Amino acid sequence: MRHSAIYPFTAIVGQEDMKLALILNVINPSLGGVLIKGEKGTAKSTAVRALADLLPAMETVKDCKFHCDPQDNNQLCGICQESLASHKQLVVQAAKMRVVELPVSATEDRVVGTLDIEYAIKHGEKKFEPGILAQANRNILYVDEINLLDDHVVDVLLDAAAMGVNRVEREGVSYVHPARFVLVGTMNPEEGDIRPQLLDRFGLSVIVSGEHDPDKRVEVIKRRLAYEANPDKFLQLYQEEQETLAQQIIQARQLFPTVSIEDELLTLVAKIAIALEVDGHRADIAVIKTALTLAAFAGRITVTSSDIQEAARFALPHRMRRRPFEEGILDWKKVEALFGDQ
Ligand SMILES: Nc1ncnc2c1ncn2[C@@H]1O[C@H](COP(=O)(O)OP(=O)(O)OP(=O)(O)O)[C@@H](O)[C@H]1O
Repeated sequence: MRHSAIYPFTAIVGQEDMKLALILNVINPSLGGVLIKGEKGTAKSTAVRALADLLPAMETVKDCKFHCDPQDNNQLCGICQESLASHKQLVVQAAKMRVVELPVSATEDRVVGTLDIEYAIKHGEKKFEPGILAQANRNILYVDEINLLDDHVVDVLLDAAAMGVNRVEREGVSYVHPARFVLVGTMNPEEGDIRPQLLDRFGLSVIVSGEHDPDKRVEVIKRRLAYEANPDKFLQLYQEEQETLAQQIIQARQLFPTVSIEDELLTLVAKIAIALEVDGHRADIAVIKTALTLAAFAGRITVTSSDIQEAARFALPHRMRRRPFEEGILDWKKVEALFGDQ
């Protein structure tokens, strides 16, 4: 495993929900990402950046700007489609899934990329300069302070997240490329709210807060000081734990397609969604997908009712029907009563 000077994921003290939500999205990138909300200085950005070291290897089409998946002909960019049509096969290279950062100050052009209209008129062919969404395809797209993102950029993200493609249109010329990514957002709610449409796109949400246990706070200080004093030595201390977790993630990814769930548990999820008055059906689906992923991470091929309970904590709170400007509050008593009926 290659190490860069990034604080190791496994050295983060506590914050188990945040760590688990991130891991689940690596195991199953179709979960819909995670929104991490919490006060300043609670290891939110440290955890997301640290995820990079745990990300699995993948195959991409060689030299493709969008790292197209050679095994998925339906998701190829235009260039890879042409190349496949003329050569009958694509040249493959090994790559690693990455964390791509979208700075909150990024312009719309920087995010979607730019189309050179003059070039297109002069030469009759499109010239596209890829943006952040191109880098993000098949990777993790991380937006720190996502609640402060410009409205135009939010619109672009919503479109890409819904369609799985980035479409750039300038003066009648258009360019489309695949843009499927795991969206990870962090925010401090004290600095403003997030748009409801964007909130709804997140598969999972977690709330983090600072440690209240003095011993754990001391451990946070000690680890940070040790890391800053000698990053290489610190990384070495955690290397084995990092490798074990990375391996566990790979195994869970392999196991995931074989995990099944009984109809009884589907009914339980439907009842929870009705009892909690969630909006629409996205919530039910998100709970089930999360429960399937939790089972895979635990090395099981069947979902249990405790997977459902744990999944509900991640997938429901941000989907509760609420009045404008009101936080969704999950009424656990209603959920527990339904588990009691099981
Ligand atoms: N639970 C923790 N374990 C290890 N280090 C921690 C923990 N919580 C905070 N830290 C340390 O505190 C510092 C602040 O963390 P970080 O920058 O990730 O905060 P944040 O939640 O992203 O907040 P902000 O939005 O202010 O950046 C970092 O040096 C980080 O290593």
